[in-house]
Amino acid sequence: MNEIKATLRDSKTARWMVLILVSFTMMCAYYLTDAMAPLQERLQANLSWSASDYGFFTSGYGWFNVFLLMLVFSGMILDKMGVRFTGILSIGIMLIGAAIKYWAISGHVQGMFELNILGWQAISSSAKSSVVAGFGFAIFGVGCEMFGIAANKAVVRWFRGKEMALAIGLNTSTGRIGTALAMFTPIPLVRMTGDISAPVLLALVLLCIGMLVFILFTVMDRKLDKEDADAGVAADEEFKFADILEIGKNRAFWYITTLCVLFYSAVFPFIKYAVNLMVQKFDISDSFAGYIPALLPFGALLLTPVFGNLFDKKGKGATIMIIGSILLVCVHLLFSIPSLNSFPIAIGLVILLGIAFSMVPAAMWPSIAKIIPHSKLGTAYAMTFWVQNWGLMGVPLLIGVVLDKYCITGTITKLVDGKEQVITQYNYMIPMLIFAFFGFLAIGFALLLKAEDRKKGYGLERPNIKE
Ligand SMILES: N[C@@H](Cc1c[nH]cn1)C(=O)NCC(=O)O
Repeated sequence: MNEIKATLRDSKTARWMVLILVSFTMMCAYYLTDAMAPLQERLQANLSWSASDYGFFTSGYGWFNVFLLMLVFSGMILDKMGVRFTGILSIGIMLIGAAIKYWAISGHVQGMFELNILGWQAISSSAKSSVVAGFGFAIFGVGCEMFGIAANKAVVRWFRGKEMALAIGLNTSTGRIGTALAMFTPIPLVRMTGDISAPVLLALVLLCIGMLVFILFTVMDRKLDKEDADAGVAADEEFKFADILEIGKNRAFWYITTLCVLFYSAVFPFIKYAVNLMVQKFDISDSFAGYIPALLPFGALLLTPVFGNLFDKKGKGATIMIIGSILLVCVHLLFSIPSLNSFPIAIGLVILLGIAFSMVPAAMWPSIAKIIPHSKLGTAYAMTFWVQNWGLMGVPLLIGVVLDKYCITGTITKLVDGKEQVITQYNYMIPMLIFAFFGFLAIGFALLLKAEDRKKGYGLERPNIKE
């Protein structure tokens, strides 16, 4: 009988060390993603952005991923070059994008931008700084998504057959710490420095530290490669175009991917407007407003590993996704009711949304690893992220335009950071109904996934841990 040699992967300490290193960088990336979300009102007042400009800038995250198919290329690079190369490359790209974004909002870009084609105004007049910041965010988005798929693949590589869903859940949770920090640190930072771009600068410094931490991971991962080679473990197959076709033929994959774009379209774009919603609908003071949406990623950060662990030990992956989607619809419908505008309701709904935001990701990402072979996982995650990016790009823009067109209720003048500013007021009912509609469709796809799993026997309802 062949003796199976233990590798670094079999050491609990090494596995969890790897998770800490990868997750720290993830946290820095997520902080950068949302660091400008609490500044919506200030961006509108200080840089003359409209809600549409803010939506346009926010949608920038997905431009290159979607239209230049950068996510598909990222998946190919990942499956061809491996997690170490792809991880470092992605952090470099994030740094370049974030530096452009910082430059755009730190007063270097002034004036308005219009794109006229043969006398037809193709882009309505927008603040130039929002266009340049959007361009930087588009580059950042390429790196951030590339890092996301590389991190997922790295975690699966180290935790396959062990605590896989728990580890993916913890990795996502650490990302949520970044999102939570991004909800409540930017406003105090702007107040302290008097500079609206200070949070982006801090995020840039954090990401440089993230780069150093990731380099430590590459040292451990290289060692594992060597051990695997010595132990005769076959290296992953290289990327082939046929992989895309093969993954594309898997109906369960499309159900998960469609569920993903619908669910995340009702969460991440919500986060971008949540601080403003708290100020304007729930009348929460600007300095405190960020703490409420921060409960969402904070709750998710605690509960994602709980649901990941539940999935590992008890299964029920598809059922967890159905319940999470139902919860999402209930929350957004309740948010849409104008008379429900008290402080405890805001807190309660955000906590419930945090629970939904733990359930679906905790079951969704490991489920992809259960239906797609490991060698094609990078490409599969990239394809899912690509579809998801249509939502991350389109929905914030849609919400910004809807706010400007249908939801303005007036303006008020108030003191912001010691200056009198004219602040546009919005009624958030229609945006919340739009989010609820996405959630409603997500329930349908979660149900289809459960039926497909029953038919094909992928084991989504069965535990992941092999005893
Ligand atoms: N594709 C990412 C999107 C994202 C948001 N913030 C940073 N990246 C994603 O879905 N990641 C997994 C997750 O559940 O956050």
